[in-house]
Amino acid sequence: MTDSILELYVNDGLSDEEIDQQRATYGPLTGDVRELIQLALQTRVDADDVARAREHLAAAREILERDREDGPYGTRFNDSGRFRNWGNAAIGLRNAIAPIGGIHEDDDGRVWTDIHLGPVYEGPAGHVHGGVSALLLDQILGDAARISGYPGMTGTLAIRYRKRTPLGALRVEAKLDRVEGRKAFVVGHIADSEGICVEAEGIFIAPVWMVQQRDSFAEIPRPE
Ligand SMILES: CCCCCCCC(=O)SCCNC(=O)CCNC(=O)[C@H](O)C(C)(C)COP(=O)(O)OP(=O)(O)OC[C@H]1O[C@@H](n2cnc3c(N)ncnc32)[C@H](O)[C@@H]1OP(=O)(O)O
Repeated sequence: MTDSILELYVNDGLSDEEIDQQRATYGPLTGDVRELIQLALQTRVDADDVARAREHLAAAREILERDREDGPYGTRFNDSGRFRNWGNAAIGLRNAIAPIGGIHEDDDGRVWTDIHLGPVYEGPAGHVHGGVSALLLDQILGDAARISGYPGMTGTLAIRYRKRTPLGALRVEAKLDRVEGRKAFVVGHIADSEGICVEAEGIFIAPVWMVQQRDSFAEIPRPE
């Protein structure tokens, strides 16, 4: 198990320029697919137009499949220490279902993101799916642990849904509360314009292999 996850941490030897080039090439593709996901839900065009659109999509798929990888993206890095987890389900640059565009960190260790959740994240009518809230909190609480110097895997994520979370503009934020051995305790929440909708406490545990990896870096790597 330990070995299998480490196999997905790969130095792919790309230069910084090549990484920037990939970002410029594939980032907009992800944006297009994200819009398509929403359009698939919202379009009202008739069956003929849907059939025509699907022909175009089939043509696009045929081009994109000419050269593709198998399996997960994993975590890739290069010699200058740039880390990419572009497949990450919450924040990955190349993942069209990832709702988070980027995170901010304050000097006091608070981590936050402002996001806009569209209708594809719906659970209860007009409101955010509870599992999507958990996805957001897992990511932002985990980032708060990492940015504070204690990266770890989620051991426990306790969530309290205080009130329904509307689709639309939301802020997700988190902060390290305390550390006990390999365990980092992090608290956070999701808020709409009227206040907190969801609260969470997470325990992020650094497995032994991660502590050993961490010791080989001057600072905690920041994925991009
Ligand atoms: C940097 C890349 C990470 C990105 C993460 C992004 C966020 C994620 O989605 S992670 C995915 C979801 N999480 C997982 O898949 C984790 C799966 N679980 C595991 O890998 C392991 O069980 C793991 C790492 C959590 C703990 O394993 P291990 O290091 O062997 O723990 P172990 O030695 O038994 O216990 C260490 C301490 O943690 C406590 N502990 C163990 N498991 C848990 C848990 N699930 N919850 C709370 N505490 C726990 C133990 O009681 C012990 O406490 P103490 O030191 O006080 O006695």
